[in-house]
Amino acid sequence: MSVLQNPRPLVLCGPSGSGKSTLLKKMMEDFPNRFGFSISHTTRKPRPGEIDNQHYHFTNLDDMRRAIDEGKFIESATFCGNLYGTSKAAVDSVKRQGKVCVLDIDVQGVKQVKNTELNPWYIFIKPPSLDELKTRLTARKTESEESLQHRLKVAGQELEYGTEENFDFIVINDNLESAYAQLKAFLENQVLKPNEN
Ligand SMILES: Nc1ncnc2c1ncn2[C@@H]1O[C@H](COP(=O)(O)OP(=O)(O)OP(=O)(O)O)[C@@H](O)[C@H]1O
Repeated sequence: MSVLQNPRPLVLCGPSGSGKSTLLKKMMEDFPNRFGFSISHTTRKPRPGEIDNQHYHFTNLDDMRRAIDEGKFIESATFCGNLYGTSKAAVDSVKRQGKVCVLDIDVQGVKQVKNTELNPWYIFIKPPSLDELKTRLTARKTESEESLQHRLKVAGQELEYGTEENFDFIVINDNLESAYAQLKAFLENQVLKPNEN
């Protein structure tokens, strides 16, 4: 497949624990150089080893708020008291490399993106059930009990938004291999096809 001119970005959305990172990793391995991540802005301080304009564009609250007001951001959100967001320039920079820019965002982010000119493909990743989501998040051992409960509560609301009306493609991540096969077919037949862009 040839490199695309100005390819449409790809939004991956789904509740925490639905398998976005797992599927993204397989996608990146299968299609090296076809997808790229935009560099986000954040007002949080860099952690040791983090490099400005590489891991994040580090900024301050005043500058970032002003840029958001000026319409320079596609989406932004506050997390633990810090602002995070994706600028239009960051997405354009990935596009200019002929790569499909991947945005791994939550439902709030998707709603914001829908108010922009970005025109991405929208994919929603669904867990087979809320019970299975709980099992996977518990097994991942990355969350405290409080964070787990919060994620499950939000997941219920997000699943209501994960419909065909709001997304171009919905993947039910039951068996990982078959879920990935469905995703891969959609990428090959739609997202990476020159005439679909
Ligand atoms: N089909 C599957 N079957 C069983 N386990 C899975 C499957 N897909 C993913 N997992 C496991 O479920 C857990 C959650 O997956 P992952 O971390 O990819 O979710 P995520 O959507 O990226 O979550 P977050 O939004 O919190 O980053 C991981 O431990 C992963 O290994």
